[in-house]
Amino acid sequence: MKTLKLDISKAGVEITPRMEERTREALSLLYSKQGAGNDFLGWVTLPSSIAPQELSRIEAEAKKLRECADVIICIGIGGSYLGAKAVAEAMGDSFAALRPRKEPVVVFAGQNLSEEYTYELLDAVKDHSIAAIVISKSGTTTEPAVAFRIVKAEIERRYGKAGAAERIVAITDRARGALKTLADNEGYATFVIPDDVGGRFSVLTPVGLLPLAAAGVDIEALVRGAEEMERATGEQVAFAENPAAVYATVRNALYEAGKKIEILGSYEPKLQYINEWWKQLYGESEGKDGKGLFPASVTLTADLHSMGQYIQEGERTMFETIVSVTAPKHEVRIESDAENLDGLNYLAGKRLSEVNRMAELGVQLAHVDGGVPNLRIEIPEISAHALGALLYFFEKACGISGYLLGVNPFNQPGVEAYKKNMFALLEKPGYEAETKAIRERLK
Ligand SMILES: O=P(O)(O)OC[C@H]1O[C@](O)(CO)[C@@H](O)[C@@H]1O
Repeated sequence: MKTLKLDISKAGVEITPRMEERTREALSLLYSKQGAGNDFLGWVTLPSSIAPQELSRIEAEAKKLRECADVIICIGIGGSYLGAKAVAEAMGDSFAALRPRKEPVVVFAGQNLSEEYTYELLDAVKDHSIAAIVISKSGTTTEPAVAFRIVKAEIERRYGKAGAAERIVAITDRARGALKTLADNEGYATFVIPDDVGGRFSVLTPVGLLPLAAAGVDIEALVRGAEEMERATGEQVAFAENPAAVYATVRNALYEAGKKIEILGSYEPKLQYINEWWKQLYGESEGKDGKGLFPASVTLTADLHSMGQYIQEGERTMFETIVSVTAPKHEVRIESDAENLDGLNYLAGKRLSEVNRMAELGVQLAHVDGGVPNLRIEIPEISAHALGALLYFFEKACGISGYLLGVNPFNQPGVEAYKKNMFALLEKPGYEAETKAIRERLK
């Protein structure tokens, strides 16, 4: 079975030779490195270029962390968090909290500035041994830096400076940034985020791979899946056979036809954080110069009972992309009931996945009838291999799509605006004039 299939039969888009040609040009730019943001294209060949020694080193470091800690606190935000969180959630047990814990757990921090969250984290790990992975490409992002200062202090209190150096791993730039300086000074093990891989494209670097290995995910299978997709979306692959090229073409055609929102959805709640990872990938890559599809998401069928009404009958400015999983790993059947008071005996004997599938098909047709074009991405199962392919598929399509849109998909200048205001409000040294100006505005 193919690792991933794309179905555009309900998208209502006729792909013309001209569209195909433009997409081929956009795809070529990713390989020729002649397009905007060309110093951030390392991710294109990342899966096939990961050295086996690098994977072994990541696995060895993960093993060390797993041996010394019950809880591994993974600190990062945006692209330094979402990839690992997405795969860990997808591969984890939804009800792990109810089961006796046999394995170390990975928890996340530094993705917010919430005092409640941080207090609860510190309180929850009080009676557990802990270790930390701190991730920041720039090494200067406020949220993870603050969280790391707090977690580092806690680790040092418990294990001393030398013990902390055994329990903290930093993943950052090879040479620049406060985190690099700090890690060198403290003697932490470090992994490098390559210069030519931006945060949101970094899931297949140590940024995603170390936390996932620490969480017990088979990272070799993840990388193999991505590598397969790298081949399946290569420059030489025929357009119709390249799902990333087709997806990028269709979503851009829909955008040009007036659709402004793309909703990514899935009928598997375990994939919810894949949506969040995808939102950053596409939002930061395409939302600029006054352009870009707004990436939104739903988890189904839950959100049919909240957003379903709007999707069916609200503004006709959206289309949907559904990530569909062919086969669940486990079986649950609906039983027959002698009294049938709930009237559900017509479902007796069926697997829940059959009901879920009928919901999916029914919703697809209803939404298409309601003016919401539908794309379907089918993966065979929720496995490390299939997720690796899915992640790379979305990355490749994003690079192509950004070039089709005419933006630089590899920068994010807009993210700086809030930081300037926050630093001014917090009276960061060097921001004195901004502090004065913002205070005036808040009077
Ligand atoms: O890894 P860093 O440098 O801490 O950045 C985290 C995230 O912040 C951003 O730079 C946006 O501020 C994202 O692009 C990035 O993924």
